[in-house]
Amino acid sequence: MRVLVTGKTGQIVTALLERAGDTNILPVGRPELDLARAEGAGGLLAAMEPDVIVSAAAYTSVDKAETEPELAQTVNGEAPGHLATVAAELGIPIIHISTDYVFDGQKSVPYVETDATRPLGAYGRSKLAGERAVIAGTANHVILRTAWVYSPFGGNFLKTMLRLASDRPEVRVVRDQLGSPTSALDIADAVLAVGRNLVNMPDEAALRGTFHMTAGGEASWADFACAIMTVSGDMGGPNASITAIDTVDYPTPARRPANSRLSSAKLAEVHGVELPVWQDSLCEVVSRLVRP
Ligand SMILES: NC(=O)C1=CN([C@@H]2O[C@H](COP(=O)(O)OP(=O)(O)OC[C@H]3O[C@@H](n4cnc5c(N)ncnc54)[C@H](OP(=O)(O)O)[C@@H]3O)[C@@H](O)[C@H]2O)C=CC1
Ligand SMILES: Cc1cn([C@H]2C[C@H](O)[C@@H](COP(=O)(O)OP(=O)(O)O[C@H]3O[C@@H](C)C(=O)[C@@H](O)[C@H]3O)O2)c(=O)[nH]c1=O
Repeated sequence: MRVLVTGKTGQIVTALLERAGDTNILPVGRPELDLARAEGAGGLLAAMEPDVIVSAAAYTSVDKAETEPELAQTVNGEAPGHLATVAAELGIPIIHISTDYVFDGQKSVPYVETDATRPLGAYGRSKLAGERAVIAGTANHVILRTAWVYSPFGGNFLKTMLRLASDRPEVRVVRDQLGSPTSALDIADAVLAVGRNLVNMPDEAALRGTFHMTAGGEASWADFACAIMTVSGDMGGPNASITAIDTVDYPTPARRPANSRLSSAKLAEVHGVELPVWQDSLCEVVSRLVRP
């Protein structure tokens, strides 16, 4: 299977390269493919002869998007539509990665795929526009909404916590936003499994559509930070004290959902894909960072 993935340096593309096995991962990103100028990318993508496209690259700076909403909208809202159109022309499926930030977080239980969306910020709005563009571009799509991605690669909350803990005794972290920290390595395994299903069952309509895809279990950002410190401390790495605070005491340019929990039951039922409980994947990532 030849999997064309957008982006070259992102967490998910790097994890896909690591977990590929006998799958051929074909990363394409800047400078050859700039998603701010994705119209006309059809020839480049077609020449790579993919069996499936994974749309993973995105403008992921949640706070910065508040001051660059047009760029976020072009990259996250419009480019996925161009990719979907190319996939349709090539007669292949597209897997598009989206986010929990399409929801407003007001629900008191985990979100399911049919729940109404209402993004709180520019990043979430741009990602929702991208979902809609993919749906408009081809019926042969899977949208995978994930959340709170961490890995040994790129930038993420886990790496920020280890960095902060290495030069201060205390880190203050919000306790009133809930979600499921999800390892990019587990996401890579799941994306490859979904890709195989789509390629092997081209006429199976039930495999297409929108699915939630997060780790099992739930946590607040403060819980996640505490777990990172415990695992890191046990390995001789940084181990700051975590002080749980309220979101009002940690002002940020973008508002974030209080409830980011997603139910991944549909993915398990339809694709037979289930990600591990988040605590089970944490050790591997922390160990790679504190004992490189
Ligand atoms: N990180 C998270 O917590 C979550 C992420 N997601 C979604 O998952 C997907 C992957 O995220 P993740 O791996 O964390 O992303 P990263 O932030 O690690 O990497 C983003 C990637 O997108 C590329 N990119 C950004 N702008 C452009 C552009 N204009 N043209 C081409 N490439 C570009 C970057 O390339 P370059 O190196 O050139 O900058 C980089 O490879 C995204 O769609 C994101 O919205 C969903 C939920 C949670
Ligand atoms: C660094 C830091 C953050 N926080 C808070 C701020 C915020 O509410 C929460 C998470 O912070 P971050 O800014 O690291 O995470 P953020 O960029 O909001 O992460 C999001 O990224 C995008 C791409 C997604 O799609 C989401 O699923 C989600 O993972 O933790 C603290 O309370 N203390 C701290 O020291």
